[in-house]
Amino acid sequence: MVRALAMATAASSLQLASARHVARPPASLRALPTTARPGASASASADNTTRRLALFHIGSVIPQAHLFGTKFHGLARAEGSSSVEAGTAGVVAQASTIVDQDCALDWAKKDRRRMLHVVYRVGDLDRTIKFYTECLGMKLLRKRDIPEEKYANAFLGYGPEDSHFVIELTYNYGVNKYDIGAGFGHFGIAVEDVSKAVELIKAKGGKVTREPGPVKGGKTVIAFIEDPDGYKFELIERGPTPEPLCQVMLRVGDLDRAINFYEKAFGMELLRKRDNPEYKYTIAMMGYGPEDKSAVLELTYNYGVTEYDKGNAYAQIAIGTDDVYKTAEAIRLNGGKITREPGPLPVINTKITACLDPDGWKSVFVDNIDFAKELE
Ligand SMILES: C[C@@H](O)C(=O)SC[C@H](NC(=O)CC[C@H](N)C(=O)O)C(=O)NCC(=O)O
Ligand SMILES: [Zn+2]
Repeated sequence: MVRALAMATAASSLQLASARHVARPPASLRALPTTARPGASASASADNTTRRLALFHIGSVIPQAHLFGTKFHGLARAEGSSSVEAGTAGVVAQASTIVDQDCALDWAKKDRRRMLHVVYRVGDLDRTIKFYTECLGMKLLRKRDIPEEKYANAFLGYGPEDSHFVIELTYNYGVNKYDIGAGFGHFGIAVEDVSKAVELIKAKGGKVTREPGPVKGGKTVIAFIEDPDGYKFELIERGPTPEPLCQVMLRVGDLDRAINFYEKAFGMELLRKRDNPEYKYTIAMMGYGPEDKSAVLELTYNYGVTEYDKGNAYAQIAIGTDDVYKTAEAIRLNGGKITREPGPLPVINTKITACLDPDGWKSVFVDNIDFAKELE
């Protein structure tokens, strides 16, 4: 059944699953209590043995302190709007310090997380936009140019960013070619009829690298195509889904290590694990929602392969969070390497933090409220 997406012209749209009605960001996201930032100034009445705590919103300081195992003695007095001074006898830890992994997992599970977009570099924005809109049925959602930083972005997908996982293309001024490397696998797009989708792509001059048919060792009908920069897209035959852009596949050198990291440091769920001994690989689907309704991170382990060249083309997945500071602490506590301390981006001012997983794959966590403001 063909459902032309409202945002794509009927002639060019793939037979994608129907897009759901898109809800606006939950109002609660806009009303979230803000948290003080570590080092936030508080009234200076404490003696030098007392360290001020930049704590959570006063309304929840004790539960939050408990949540993060912040240990302090003596009476904590509320001062100002969002910082608290411990009593002079107080021996306090930085409020943002999560003392143990259970607390970190609590936070990762409690946080409002969603896979927002996947970011990668292309040599020609307009060339890629043309291919994604005409051959893959995506809609151009927004563009932005950041001349101060000499880069431009284009966001494309199958629905608005406040409810869909989308693609963020990055064009760095003057750079028209990148090395995709061997570690990046593919993006997955769910379509209702893979053969018809492939016919459309071929008619538009797209490159098909694997004809439609059941996946080796399985039943799901797939095909592979390549975009103008050489990024692989797996077309996956699936019934109607609210999330046609459904996978980012990355290869890892130790699957259990990767699963453990994404569960503990990211709060993701292991949705499915499948070993394929005939073809000597194992895959694990990780995510924040069911595989047929939300975007997933597909981790692939090829027997005996422990390292991959990552090239310089693929950048990262971006995930929403209610607090980049607490998220960074939780990641650090679970063995992630923070490569960008939490804080606002230049010019855009959206608060982010960035990290590497055990294989060196980068992820960025984006403040939910700042992200919603970007979309206004
Ligand atoms: C579950 C679905 O989304 C897949 O991506 S499985 C597709 C399958 N994957 C692999 O073979 C992974 C191992 C491979 N050596 C690699 O590193 O990519 C696949 O690509 N099958 C090819 C086919 O023709 O069926
Ligand atoms: Zn896949």
